[in-house]
Amino acid sequence: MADTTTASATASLLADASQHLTEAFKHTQLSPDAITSLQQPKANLAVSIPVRMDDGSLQVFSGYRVHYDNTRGPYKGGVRFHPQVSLDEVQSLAMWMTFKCAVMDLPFGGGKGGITVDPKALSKLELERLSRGYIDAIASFIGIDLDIMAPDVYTNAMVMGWMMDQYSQIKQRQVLGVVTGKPLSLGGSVGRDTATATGAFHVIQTVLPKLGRDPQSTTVAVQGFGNAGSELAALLCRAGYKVVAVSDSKGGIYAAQGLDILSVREYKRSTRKMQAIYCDGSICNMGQARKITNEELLQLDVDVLIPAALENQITAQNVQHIRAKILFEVANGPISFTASQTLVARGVKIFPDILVNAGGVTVSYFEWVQNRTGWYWTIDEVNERLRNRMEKETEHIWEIAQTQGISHRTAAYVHALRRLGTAIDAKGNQDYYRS
Ligand SMILES: NC(=O)C1=CN([C@@H]2O[C@H](COP(=O)(O)OP(=O)(O)OC[C@H]3O[C@@H](n4cnc5c(N)ncnc54)[C@H](OP(=O)(O)O)[C@@H]3O)[C@@H](O)[C@H]2O)C=CC1
Ligand SMILES: O=C(O)CCC(=O)C(=O)O
Repeated sequence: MADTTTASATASLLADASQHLTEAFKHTQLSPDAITSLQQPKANLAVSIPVRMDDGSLQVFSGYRVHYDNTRGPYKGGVRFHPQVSLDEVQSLAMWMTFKCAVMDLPFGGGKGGITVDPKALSKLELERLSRGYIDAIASFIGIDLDIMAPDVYTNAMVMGWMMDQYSQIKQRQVLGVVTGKPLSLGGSVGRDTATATGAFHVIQTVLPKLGRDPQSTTVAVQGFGNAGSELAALLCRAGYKVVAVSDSKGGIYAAQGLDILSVREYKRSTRKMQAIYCDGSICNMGQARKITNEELLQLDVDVLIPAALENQITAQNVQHIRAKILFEVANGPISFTASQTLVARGVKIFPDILVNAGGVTVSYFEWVQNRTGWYWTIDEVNERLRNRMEKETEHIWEIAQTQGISHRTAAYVHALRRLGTAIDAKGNQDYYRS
């Protein structure tokens, strides 16, 4: 199988991602028509967003919103601000959302959005105008029962608040449930900010004992030190794991005896300038541990490797250098299809994105439910429900992998496809058999 990906290019991400689906399909009873229809999005919206910059000039940004599949409920998925956002990338992310929501048994389909922009180069006011302009452009494509947005890379609760407010202005009424991951003061849910990491932590805590590992004797490297990566590194550190390496976009740090993640987080936070929404500085300048590159981090001889940044970090180009025996995909799509097959053939255990990072969308679902009912939950209620769901679906996937003798990724897709297949059948397959 040709690996069409590289560490930097994402030109054929959807084609690459679809190969996991084709692989899983061999282990299900789903009709070939259903699988064919699940291999591309239902609709793609590409928009131009004109933004008045602080210096008076006009810049036009490209934005996307993809509706992948809504068999099980409204489209659901985050919005990414990044210079490399492309339609292909957003389609892949929307595909993963479809299977992630099915893995977690959430009443949602999959969608995703993005804007091609270097958000760190914009002022806060420019970012607000861009966020509001994006909603103006896609307003007819989203809605509380149609397509619900959330944070992803380089977007956060503040951006979600602007987006919800803009949509509400267009509709001339408060529509809290069109966006999740909002500030608490604007209908956000407690626990959403830490949900992706907390969900991943529950997956890790469920499977590592089955693999004979305990925290104290387990070394971990985490790539990406944002919402997902930094919070997970802190949770792991607190639970007694030895987190020996972490990184951000500019590089990382390594300490064989383990890093004090709370001080790394403090350092990272201290690099946020007044009025800025991003931390400007890199943890690699912290000075208390050996500086390493992102490529070196991926190749460390650790027990557990956690890519928690962007897609296509492990590909045919570097897979032969990967030494970790257990990988948890907190990022979406960090390992290409071929690299994934190579690692599995070598006996490496990979726990896939559509399970591991599903805590975020699970608490987004809780937020949506709270917005719709107007009944807000406590942090204990949110955390307990999140833990129950993460443990339950992890056990299901473990069981499928064991009984069918397939990888955990294929098992996760099989699990999701069974739920999607049941919904497709219940609808009478009209979408899939119409000629
Ligand atoms: N937020 C969420 O709820 C969810 C996120 N995810 C996935 O988790 C991953 C991370 O998202 P999230 O933590 O929210 O994003 P954030 O924007 O909060 O953080 C991104 C982090 O990744 C780092 N980074 C960016 N580019 C690179 C690179 N090339 N190499 C190494 N590190 C890099 C950033 O560095 P710097 O600090 O220098 O900018 C930053 O530390 C993404 O794949 C996302 O889709 C999945 C499910 C839910
Ligand atoms: O919270 C959500 O709705 C989706 C988060 C997201 O974009 C993801 O899980 O990749």
